[in-house]
Amino acid sequence: MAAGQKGRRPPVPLTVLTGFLGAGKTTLLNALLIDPALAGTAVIINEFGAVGLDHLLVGASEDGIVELSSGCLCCTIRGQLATTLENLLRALDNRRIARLDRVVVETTGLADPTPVLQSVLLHPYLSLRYRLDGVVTVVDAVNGARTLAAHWEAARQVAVADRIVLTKTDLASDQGAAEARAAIRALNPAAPILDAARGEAAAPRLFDSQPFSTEGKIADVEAWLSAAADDGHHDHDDHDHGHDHHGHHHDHAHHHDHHHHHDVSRHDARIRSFTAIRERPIGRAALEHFLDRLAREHGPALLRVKGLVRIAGDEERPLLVQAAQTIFHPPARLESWPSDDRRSRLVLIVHDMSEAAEQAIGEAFAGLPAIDRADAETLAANPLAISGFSGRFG
Ligand SMILES: Nc1nc2c(ncn2[C@@H]2O[C@H](COP(=O)(O)OP(=O)(O)OP(=O)(O)O)[C@@H](O)[C@H]2O)c(=O)[nH]1
Repeated sequence: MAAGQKGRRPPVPLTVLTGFLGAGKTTLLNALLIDPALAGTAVIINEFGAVGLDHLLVGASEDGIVELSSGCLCCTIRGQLATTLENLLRALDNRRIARLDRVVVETTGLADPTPVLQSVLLHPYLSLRYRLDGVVTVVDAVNGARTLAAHWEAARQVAVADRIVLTKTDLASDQGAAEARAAIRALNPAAPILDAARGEAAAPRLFDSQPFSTEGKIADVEAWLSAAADDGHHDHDDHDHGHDHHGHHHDHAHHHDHHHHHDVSRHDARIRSFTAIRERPIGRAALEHFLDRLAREHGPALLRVKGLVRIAGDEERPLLVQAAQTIFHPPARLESWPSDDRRSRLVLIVHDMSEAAEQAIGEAFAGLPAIDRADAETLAANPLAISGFSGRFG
């Protein structure tokens, strides 16, 4: 490529898509990517959790999607984000990809968005070739008010937003939705709030906003960005931050006791992720019982449950199980397995759950009866099995 040609390319708009666990980021992204106006969009996904599922579930063509899965975007893999963004530019400049009209970076639900923004804004090269188009933050109308009060990451995501997408208004009470809006407004006085269920969150209203700035945002945003900038300067060793970036110290909570536990980086050590895996298929009613019991016994501790389950009698079409805090969404049947791995697996992100409880959940899931019948003995032997049927799948 001729010298100077790179410089003539206009900067690529980059949007950061954030929002707390289970708020509806992937759902929104899937809906947006159908829009032909977004052809030429590259999506970078960062996933938190033991088994990567998100990249399997985003419906776009595979080569447009880059997954960063080895840690949280806001801490341990900041460098990876910069490298990925550089690689995309290189691919464009070398014509390995025909176009790069836009980049969307989807953060994990637990990401502090400020370091992500700074890794682009302060980068000498990336800041020239990308234009930070804005932050789109998804807030779930059912859990929103409580989430924003309880989780500082969620509050920051809203405070820095240029656009806010309110999801699940179809499930929320009027009061719940009003409380979510009030909680959003307290953190972000100006960003438009778009109601996804009413079709307001379409591409033209989300993208090509004014370039990202702190104008009109609460004063804290500026302070967080400068703190994130300072962090960036000594961010070479991913596992040695040791700094305090939001008021209390987070050490890197490594859990060596269970191999399936995952480091949640510098986030609240009370938040942990683990995966329950099962080799054999599961009876649908047994799964039903399991989820019922899970919701009833551990409801408040479950920040996020996501999984693919192989159902006895219909093993080619996995069931996608989803829960976000208090909401257990109706499971969706996928037409085929998204990868060769056909084991049932549930990723759980939990808050303040004892290890004994985590263990019991994992064992119960692994041991659920494979055949759908009233097998009293198996159910009795299963610590999480219950009688009664909720009709959730109805
Ligand atoms: N009823 C309803 N369900 C929704 C809406 N938006 C998302 N959901 C459901 O909420 C669940 C979680 O949505 P996702 O899009 O996976 O959420 P996410 O923010 O990407 O979740 P993370 O895995 O934590 O990143 C899914 O079962 C969606 O179908 C909505 O507006 N209404």
